[in-house]
Formats: sequence, C-alpha cells, structure tokens
Amino acid sequence: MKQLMLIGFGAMAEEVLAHMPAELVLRWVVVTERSRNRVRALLPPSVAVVTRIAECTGKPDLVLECAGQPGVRAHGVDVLARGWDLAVISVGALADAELADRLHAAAATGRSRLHALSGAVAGIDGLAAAREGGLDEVLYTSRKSPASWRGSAAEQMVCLDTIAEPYVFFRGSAREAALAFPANANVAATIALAGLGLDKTRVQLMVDPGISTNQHRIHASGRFGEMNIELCGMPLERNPKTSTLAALSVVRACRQAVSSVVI
Ligand SMILES: NC(=O)C1=CN([C@@H]2O[C@H](COP(=O)(O)OP(=O)(O)OC[C@H]3O[C@@H](n4cnc5c(N)ncnc54)[C@H](O)[C@@H]3O)[C@@H](O)[C@H]2O)C=CC1
Ligand SMILES: O=C([O-])CC(=O)C(=O)O
Repeated sequence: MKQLMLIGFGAMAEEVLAHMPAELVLRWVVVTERSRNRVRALLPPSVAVVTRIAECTGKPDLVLECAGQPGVRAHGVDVLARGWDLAVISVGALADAELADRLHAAAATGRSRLHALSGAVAGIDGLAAAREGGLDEVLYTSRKSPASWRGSAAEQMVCLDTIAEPYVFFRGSAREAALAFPANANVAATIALAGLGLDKTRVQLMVDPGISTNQHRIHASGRFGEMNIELCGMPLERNPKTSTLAALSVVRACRQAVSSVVI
C-alpha cells in the first residue's frame, strides 16, 4: 500500500479524500496551528495531523499540496529537500521568483521532483507539447460569477454586488495574475509554465453575473497550429472559487501514483 501526505485540509482536500484510489492510504495531513483541532476531529487516529514536515515520521510515496500558495511557501522546500516528490495545485506560488528558485534548489538537493498539476483546465498536455515547436501567443481568459471572485482583489476593482454585465476587470501577465489572485488564478501560472512563460502569457479575468460555472478559455498559436480550449467547470459546493475539476486533477495524481500504466 502506498502512503500519501496531504498539505492542507480544506474543500479540495475533502473532495480528494472522497475519490481517492483504494490502493493509496492517507497517513499524514499538514495543517495550520489554527485548524489543527478541527481537522483532527475529522480524521481517524491512523492519520497523523501535524503542523510541520519535521514532525512526520516515515516516508510518504507522494506529497500533495491542497493548501493554497501559503502552504507551498511554508512547506515546499522542506518536502523536496527531504527527497520526497511534491505535487502542487497552488501553481501560482511559482510566480514568486525567489520561492521558485528555492524550490528548484531544494529539488536538486533532495533529487526529488515538483509536479505542477493541471488543475481546473484541460489542454495542458497539448500546450506543453506545442511549446517544443515554438509558440507565438497564449491568451488565458477566466470568467466566473461574482460569488467566485468574492474575497479576492476583484472586490477592489469592480462592485461584485451590483455588476449587471460581463466585465473584464484585470488584464496583465500570468505572473501578475497569479500573485494578485492567489486563490483564483493558479491556472494562469499553470498555462504559463506549460507554454510561453509567466511574463509573456497574457491573462484576462472577467466577472459574469449571468453564469454559475467557472469558465476557462485558452487560445494559443505557434508552429503546431492553433488551439482554442473552452471549459465550463462546476465549482465545488464548499468553495465556489475552486472548480471540481481542480480537485479531480489531484485525484488523478493519486491514481497515477498507484497505476502501472500511466495516462
Ligand atoms: N490549479 C488550479 O486549478 C486550482 C488551484 N487551487 C488552489 O487550491 C487551493 C486550495 O483550494 P481549497 O481547498 O478549495 O481552499 P480552502 O480555502 O477550502 O482550503 C485551503 C486549506 O489550506 C489550509 N492552509 C492554509 N495555509 C496552510 C499552510 N501553511 N499549511 C497547511 N495548510 C494550510 C487552510 O487552513 C485551509 O483549510 C487554493 O487556495 C488554490 O491555491 C484552487 C482551485 C484551482
Ligand atoms: O478552480 C478554478 O476555476 C481556478 C482557480 O481557482 C485557480 O486557478 O486558482
């Protein structure tokens, strides 16, 4: 039986746990001091609930981050330096160049690997392949309901209570988007890392009062040809900022960890 460590235990982690393959067992959950008692009460005694990687005894086969960008910042280096592979969903953390350098160095020291998960979008495989032949342009547009932007920097850019028409409230690079919207624009960083990079990938963020799904559109062109990918994702009931597909991409990483044929 392979052993899993989760960093973070919010809406996404609970969805992951509900769909995890039977061949993988959850042994450790890394949480903040503030949420320790709440999470302890939710999990069986066989799962160690800790606040620091150093508190963990044993060796996980896979470490999955579902804790937000602060979770990558707090624990990523420690995990990789120990030689443990780390899969992250809060890919926008890599838009912080200083943190990205430290993660690279820790992976080199630990001979471990950091895996950026595809998250709420589709087409990352095709985009990464297209990059090998050269890309001319990548534009990512995210369109979500007012509820999905609540609690983010969008609140300072547009009135979410009264907006009546679709409205683009942010245009910029993927790096700017991922850093300014840490819980809403990780996908921008994922697309950038697969494609033209954090500074050349263009991003538009939109609020649309007429929709209830999280919509993601990727337009890319290059030597391979042209792609237009559009995905309407159902938000997680317990967190409308997060698409269900993002949680399922974490489940996919679990499946890959236990499968002999990987797809
Ligand atoms: N790549 C993608 O497509 C997507 C990525 N995400 C990322 O996934 C993250 C998690 O999403 P949800 O579970 O819906 O959010 P959530 O807010 O429900 O849960 C996050 C949990 O992480 C915990 N946490 C915060 N800092 C931590 C730390 N230093 N160490 C351990 N735990 C910590 C919080 O206490 C909370 O329980 C988002 O913040 C976002 O960064 C979300 C949606 C899509
Ligand atoms: O789940 C989504 O729609 C995307 C998201 O929040 C993110 O990129 O951080």
